Amino acid sequence: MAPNITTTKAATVTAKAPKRAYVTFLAGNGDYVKGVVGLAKGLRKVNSKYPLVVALLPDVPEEHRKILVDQGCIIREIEPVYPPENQTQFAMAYYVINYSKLCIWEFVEYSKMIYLDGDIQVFDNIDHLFDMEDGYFYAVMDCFCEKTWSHTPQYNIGYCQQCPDKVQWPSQLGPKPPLYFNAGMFVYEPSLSTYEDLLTTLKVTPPTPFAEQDYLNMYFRDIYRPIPPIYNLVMAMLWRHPENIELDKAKVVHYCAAGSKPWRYTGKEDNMDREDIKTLVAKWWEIYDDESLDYNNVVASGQAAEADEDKQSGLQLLLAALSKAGGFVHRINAPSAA
Ligand SMILES: O=c1ccn([C@@H]2O[C@H](COP(=O)(O)OP(=O)(O)O)[C@@H](O)[C@H]2O)c(=O)[nH]1
Ligand SMILES: OC[C@H]1O[C@H](O[C@@H]2[C@@H](O)[C@H](O)[C@@H](O)[C@H](O)[C@@H]2O)[C@H](O)[C@@H](O)[C@H]1O
Ligand SMILES: [Mn+2]
Repeated sequence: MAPNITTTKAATVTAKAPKRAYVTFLAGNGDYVKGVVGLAKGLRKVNSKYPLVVALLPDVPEEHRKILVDQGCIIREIEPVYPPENQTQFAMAYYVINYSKLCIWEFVEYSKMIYLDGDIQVFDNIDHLFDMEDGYFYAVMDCFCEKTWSHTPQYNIGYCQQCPDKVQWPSQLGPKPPLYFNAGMFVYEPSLSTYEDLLTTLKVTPPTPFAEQDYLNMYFRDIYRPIPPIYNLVMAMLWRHPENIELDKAKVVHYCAAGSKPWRYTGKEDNMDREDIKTLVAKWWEIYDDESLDYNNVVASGQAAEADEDKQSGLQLLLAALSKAGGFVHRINAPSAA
């Protein structure tokens, strides 16, 4: 008896390229949506290959969601995440909503993402950061010199990781604080197990003044790898540690200092009347106001170019066909009568 051989069509499994995207966070019905629109247009201007996902809370109004979709953003509604009840004074009262940022670890349809605050602008292409070695958490080191840090020992003794030799860390305060990153920009790998563990661990972690930024620093402390400040120019560095930065090389600018949000800029707060700040704010508005960067215009011009290309290739085909038939080519080529 012939063996019962069944042949199955070999399934051609094409390994899917790992999906990558930028992601930002939007809450409330206020003006941060302008920041996200600016970010979407800035990423388009630097020809980033990857889309911008917007993780937004339920309180973001339909009108703002439409604006973002019209700018080519992928919107993903997330549920708010709150820290355990506590009397903590956050450095800024609204920081409590920033714990919801933790939901971006749930976006496992992407293998790697770059998180950018809505008050960030990207002025040079940073797609290459996606190619950094997997398994680490990449972000730029923060600065402890602003008044927002006045609750900390490092601020009170004048210690900052940006200039660790200026004021020695006193041994009586215990070990020097580990390197600490600004959570306005980071490169990470979404993971359901990490997402669940982040939320479980949060339940037993008392909140602290810098909310989810402190929490992320504690959680990823062992795999945190600092990247150069050109990838997240924390505004205060301009006047706190100018020796550590080269403004004209900054690829990413973070408008985090009080009074520096471009869409609310008045120039009245401390340090806001600086020429470099005025220039950075103007650069942000240049992109925000540039209609050629609007998604619909970019698509339309792309379609027009494609149509033009089709027309050109159609014309070439026609000319080739006619040249075979002979006789008409010169008339086609002859300049049309004025
Ligand atoms: O009312 C708000 C406050 C904050 N955010 C988002 O949360 C991020 C972190 O807040 P923020 O940038 O104001 O903190 P900072 O970097 O200035 O400390 C913002 O960039 C936004 O993406 C928001 O969407 N709406
Ligand atoms: O919720 C806490 C926030 O903490 C951070 O902002 C701070 C921090 O950078 C301080 O070092 C500065 O002094 C301050 O101005 C700035 O606002 C992040 O930028 C933001 O995304 C978010 O995590
Ligand atoms: Mn920010």
